[in-house]
Amino acid sequence: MNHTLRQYFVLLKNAGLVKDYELYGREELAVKNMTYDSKRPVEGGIFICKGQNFKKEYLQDAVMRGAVCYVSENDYELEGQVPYILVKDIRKAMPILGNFFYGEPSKELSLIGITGTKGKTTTAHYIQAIFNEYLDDCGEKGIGLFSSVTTYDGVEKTPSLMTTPESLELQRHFRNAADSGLRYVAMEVSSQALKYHRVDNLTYDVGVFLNISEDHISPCEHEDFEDYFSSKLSIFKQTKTACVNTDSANADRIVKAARLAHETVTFGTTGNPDIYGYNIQTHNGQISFHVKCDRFNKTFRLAMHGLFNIENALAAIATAYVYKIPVKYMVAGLANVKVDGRMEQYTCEEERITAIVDYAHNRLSFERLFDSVLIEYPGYKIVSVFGCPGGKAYNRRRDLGLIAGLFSKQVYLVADDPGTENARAIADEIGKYMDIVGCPYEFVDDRGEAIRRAIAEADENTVVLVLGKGNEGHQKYGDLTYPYPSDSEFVKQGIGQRKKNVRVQVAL
Ligand SMILES: CC(=O)N[C@H]1[C@@H](OP(=O)(O)OP(=O)(O)OC[C@H]2O[C@@H](n3ccc(=O)[nH]c3=O)[C@H](O)[C@@H]2O)O[C@H](CO)[C@@H](O)[C@@H]1O[C@H](C)C(=O)N[C@@H](C)C(=O)N[C@H](CCC(=O)O)C(=O)O
Ligand SMILES: Nc1ncnc2c1ncn2[C@@H]1O[C@H](COP(=O)(O)OP(=O)(O)OP(=O)(O)O)[C@@H](O)[C@H]1O
Repeated sequence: MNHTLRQYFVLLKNAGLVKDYELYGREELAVKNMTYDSKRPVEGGIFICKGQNFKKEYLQDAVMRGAVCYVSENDYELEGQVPYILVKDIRKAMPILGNFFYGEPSKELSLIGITGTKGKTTTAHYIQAIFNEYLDDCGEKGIGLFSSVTTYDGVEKTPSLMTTPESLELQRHFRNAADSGLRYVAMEVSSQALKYHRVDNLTYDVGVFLNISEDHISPCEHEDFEDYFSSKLSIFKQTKTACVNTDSANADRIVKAARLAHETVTFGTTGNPDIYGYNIQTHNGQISFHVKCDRFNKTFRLAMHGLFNIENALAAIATAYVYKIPVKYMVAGLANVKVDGRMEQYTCEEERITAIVDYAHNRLSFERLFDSVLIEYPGYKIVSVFGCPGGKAYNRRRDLGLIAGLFSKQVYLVADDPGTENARAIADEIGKYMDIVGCPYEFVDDRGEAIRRAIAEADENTVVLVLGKGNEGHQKYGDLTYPYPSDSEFVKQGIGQRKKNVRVQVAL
């Protein structure tokens, strides 16, 4: 059923958001569309004006193509009588409008929200794997998944553009999910999503807090660590059961904030958490560990490398525990699931060279990754390929330079979405920190060439770490994003070539 303009107006008024309006007597007009993008269908609909780069011409275009009203913080003083509602905060208005337009779809779903500095995507996929094992056995449709890699809502399965979609997109996906018979959705909740009201008014049956470490501090993200941390903690205001990692830095503060939720389930490998992971082992390249709680004491194996993934697995187990999913489905799900671009491993056994494609690109993930590689590949040298993005998270240049420089025998610095900055200048800045720890490095303009060279020039017993972009198939230069082969493709070529050379040598 289409709601009327009056109903949308009353909704915003009751939320205390309206500062001015003029509906020109069209209160009873039925609203058939809603969008903030003039390139999308807008006929008979409300057009939402928002964003730093918004231009009046987008609104004019939308009106020309049939928008019946606009909601905005600014009066654009259009010619003719175009109804408008002016609001105090457009970002707060958007989730209210979207939720109403799509018929409050999240009420028909059980939502699992995952936040933290690192591990959100992996945990979301782990939860999906466990739920799907279980739901499949129950003859039910699987779980929806909104991760940075994939968005699956029961109707669409698409590569994701953002960690957490804009509120209108979210509501559309929830509607698809509910209408297609999904009952559960696991979704990543970024600090920006919380800060910029993308997830306002949603209730998470489970809210997972993985970890916290400094990141995303820049003029276009968070002003300081406190802003970043507090934004993440605010997930508990909209959570029924909090799942909290007690191994995280600042765990005391996270556990205290989790009191905002109705109940808390803790997980970790130290102290006395509800979901306790212990006896961690790596044998023949496979990670295993035990989990003890009041319902079971069981051995788990992971299909993925990286000891930090145990943290993500415990988060997924804690979530499944809340939903009372039998442990056999947890074991089966985690034993099979891999996540694109995370700890992808390619090996030339003959020369004991392993290349790993991984999405590590901030301090926490670099620390945990190098730590894990030293344990999982004892006696191996490390060669690294990475860069830092332009225009944001500037501290990464120092942090990644120092960490990679300390543990690597050689580093190839490359472009990683330099945007409006110069990739070589970013590399020079990273290099300053590698000088401090005495690591040789070289800037290679072409990322693919650097990856191929790192593999071709590696000695025996080397792990080549290709970091930062995982399976992303693009690079941002200037204001534009261009298609670019993924690191996995370059690594496959490099390892393939290495294997071919070995075969030729053997044949000779
Ligand atoms: C603060 C914030 O939420 N920013 C997001 C927001 O930007 P914005 O509202 O300023 O919009 P804008 O890009 O300036 O565009 C202006 C408006 O004009 C409209 N437009 C544009 C062109 C046109 O022809 N017609 C038209 O109507 C656009 O639809 C848009 O509504 O809306 C844009 C899309 O609607 C997002 O791309 C953008 O994310 C920014 C770029 C971004 O990258 N944010 C990052 C920092 C982010 O949110 N990342 C987190 C992950 C962090 C993590 O890894 O933990 C995330 O959740 O993805
Ligand atoms: N629990 C963890 N703690 C620290 N590092 C982790 C953890 N899990 C994964 N990582 C590292 O972080 C990288 C990204 O993992 P993942 O995509 O799951 O995290 P994310 O929180 O979704 O990241 P982003 O916010 O950048 O999208 C991995 O490739 C790995 O190097």
